[in-house]
Amino acid sequence: MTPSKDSPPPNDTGSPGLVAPQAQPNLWTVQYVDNKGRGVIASQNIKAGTLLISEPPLLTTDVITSVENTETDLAIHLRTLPAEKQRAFLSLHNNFPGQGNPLTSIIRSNGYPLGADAGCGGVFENISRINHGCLPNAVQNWNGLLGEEGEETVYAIKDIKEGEEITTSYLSGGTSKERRAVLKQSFGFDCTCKLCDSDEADLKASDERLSRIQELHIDIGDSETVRHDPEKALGYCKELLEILEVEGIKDDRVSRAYYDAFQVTAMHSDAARAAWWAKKFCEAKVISAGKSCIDRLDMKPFTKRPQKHDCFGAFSVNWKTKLEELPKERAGEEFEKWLWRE
Ligand SMILES: C[S@@+](CC[C@H](N)C(=O)[O-])C[C@H]1O[C@@H](n2cnc3c(N)ncnc32)[C@H](O)[C@@H]1O
Repeated sequence: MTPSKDSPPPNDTGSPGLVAPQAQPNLWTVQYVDNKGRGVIASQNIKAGTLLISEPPLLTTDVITSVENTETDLAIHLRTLPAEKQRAFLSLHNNFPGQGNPLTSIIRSNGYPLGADAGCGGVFENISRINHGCLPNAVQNWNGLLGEEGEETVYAIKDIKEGEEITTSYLSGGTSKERRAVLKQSFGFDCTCKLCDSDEADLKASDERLSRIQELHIDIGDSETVRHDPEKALGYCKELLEILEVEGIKDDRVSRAYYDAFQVTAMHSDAARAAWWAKKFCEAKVISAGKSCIDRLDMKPFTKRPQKHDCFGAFSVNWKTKLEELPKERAGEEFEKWLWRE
């Protein structure tokens, strides 16, 4: 189940044409994991930003013509696949055994949406073996630009030690109680990840941080605050990034916070800081989704010309700066003060 030894070297250039990137061989294996069935385990130390898997779906829900025909449509399409792909599909985990319609149950147990707003899902030979972690060390993303018809990528977002389980999050966040409820209701399992299994005091502290993260997302999304009190909105972004760091969150909640800071500064015509946040956004996306990630390609021009973004100057020119005002020394307390307009 590891990537083939014959795989060509990594080709994650982000160049147009977008040959699907290839993961290095022997980064991981599929093994049995306590209480979770099979899972994906690192076979060596892995650095954050490493591509772990890029693969097309085995089967997508596009083949389903109606709810009543789901099982039949899946069966018809499955028979068109090469024998080893059929075997791979049929060997995937079924979380609803004995509840009828086995192919549908496999899709329900292993399917991921093909993009954030996609109406269609897919199951994957290897990615569908990755278990959920509430504090994941990897992120998966659908990239419609890769390969023939798009591929799902998985990148390490933290340094991962040999023997450690590779996990992604099946959720967008929330407190332990909220996560437990969604995982049970939508995915049918009780989470046994490290965070959920941590002791009561640690879990309580984590829940407090996660509640605050949710509040901050709402506060930052309030356009009246961004319009009339941008200092406050920028302060929320700073607090959000600090809490994400303390909680050890490295997933797309971080790039989302960078994007928020980009918007707050751009809307008040602060080109120097907006360009900085656009750059941070792109760097975070390279780590979680590679150079050819669509969000990163879309945002890249604004690292040099934030003025071209639709939202630039939408609220005021009160913070007007030029790109050259970005301090030469880009670290330390002085820089932080400049960055947060303190
Ligand atoms: C997409 S599959 C993951 C691979 C699966 N473990 C296997 O054996 O092929 C999802 C299923 O794995 C199990 N699982 C995933 N993450 C888990 C977790 N954090 N705690 C407990 N079970 C988990 C659940 O049974 C879930 O329905």
